[in-house]
Order: sequence, then structure tokens, then C-alpha cells
Amino acid sequence: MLVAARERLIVALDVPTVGEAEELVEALAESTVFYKIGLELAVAGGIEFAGELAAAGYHVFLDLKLHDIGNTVERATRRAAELGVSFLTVHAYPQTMRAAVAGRGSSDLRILAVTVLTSWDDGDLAAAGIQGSVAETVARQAAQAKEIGVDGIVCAAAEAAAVRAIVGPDMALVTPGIRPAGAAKGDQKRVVGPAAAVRAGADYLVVGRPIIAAPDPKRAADAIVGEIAAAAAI
Ligand SMILES: O=C(O)c1cc(=O)[nH]c(=O)n1[C@@H]1O[C@H](COP(=O)(O)O)[C@@H](O)[C@H]1O
Repeated sequence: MLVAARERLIVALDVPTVGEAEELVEALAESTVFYKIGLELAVAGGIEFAGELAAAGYHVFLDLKLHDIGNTVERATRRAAELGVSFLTVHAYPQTMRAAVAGRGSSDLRILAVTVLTSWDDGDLAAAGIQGSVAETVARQAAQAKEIGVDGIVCAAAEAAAVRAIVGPDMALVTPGIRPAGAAKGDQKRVVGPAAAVRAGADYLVVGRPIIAAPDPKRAADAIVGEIAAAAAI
């Protein structure tokens, strides 16, 4: 993959206000160019902010994890495409993925299918009434996403190699649950270090708390970019 290491790190702006997100983007300006806006910031003005970041030349991942009736998903996806963001997430259910692909149309927006959340393990799947292990479920969803024409997969880096074998070289593999050595797991269950994620075939690494809650976010981001670069060079 020819994308520079600093473009492969996606910083999750999981903060309560646009003001705090702006401070982080400013602090990280020399280190990172790709930012994720998720549910917390989205409900606090983050969707408009996503459009502003994209207009300012940053890469933006709008993480809304859409899942609804097809008509609603298709129409919401069309509006997201107008924001100029790069990635939009939907849950990896066939009807939902088909609707998002229809809504994306021929725009530059890329649809990412969220498979089994990285905060889940086999027990959480069983509790939700879903049969099969995490590995089996992610594999099934990845095959369906490819068949439907989705642009990328969100999974734990632990599944990245298996997913790559299923979807081939063209779909983007985006992996949250990244934890540098010594970082707290928090609520994540399927965690992998940055270098191991790259070696497993992840294209993009999503990192929130290990950067945004660090005493020096720029230093934390630089260390991860360094790990990505070193692992990608091997
Ligand atoms: O879609 C996502 O980005 C996502 C999928 C998933 O399975 N797990 C997951 O953690 N995420 C997101 O990735 C980010 C991870 O944040 P940290 O755990 O703080 O690094 C959060 O913003 C999550 O919403």
C-alpha cells in the first residue's frame, strides 16, 4: 500500500464539543491528517464540523454506523456524500449495505461495513442471539460486503489477515481497537498493537483514547505513526 504512514492513522475525535475537537486538530496538525467524527461529536455539531474539516482539506471519516430501513439509509448516505467526507460507516447487514451503496452512487464517498464491534467477544455475540464465533461472523459479513460492492471493512486487526484473504487487495481494511504497548484497553476486548495491525494487513488504524486522552496527544500520535512507518517498511 502506497499511502504514507501519517495518512494511515485515523484519530477518533471522541470529545464532547466542536471546540475541543478543533483544539485537537490544531495540536495534531503536523502529525495527522485523517479524523473520525463519531456519535458523541455528531450529536454536538460534529456533522457540520465534518463538512468544514473536509473543505479545509483533511480526510474525514464520518462514523455514524447507520442501520435502518433501506430507504432511510440510502437517503442519509446521499446527504453524507454531499459533505465531502471520505468514509461513512454502516452496519454490515446485507439490506443496509445495499442501501448505502445505492446512496453513495458514483460519489467519492467510500462505504465501510462495520462487522463485529471490537468491544465484543464470542460471549457478546451469543448474548445477542447471533450464532457462530467472532471469526466466523466477521468472515461471513466480509464476504457479503464484497459481494454487495461495499468499499471497505471495519474489523479488529486480529481478523485483518482473514478478511484480506476474503475481500482481496482493493477494499480498505480499517481497524479500531488499537492499543500501543502499555495503553489501557478500556471497553475494548479485541485489541492489537499498531505494528501488528499493519503487519496483519490493516490499511488504516483508528485510535481514540491512546491519543486524545494522552498528556501529550501529538507525542502519542507521532509514536504511532512511527510504528506504522517502521512496520510498513519491513
Ligand atoms: O466504527 C468504528 O470506528 C469502531 C468500530 C469498532 O468495532 N470499534 C471501535 O472502537 N470503533 C470506534 O473506534 C474508536 C476507538 O476508540 P478508542 O478505543 O478510544 O481507541 C471509537 O471512536 C469507536 O467508536
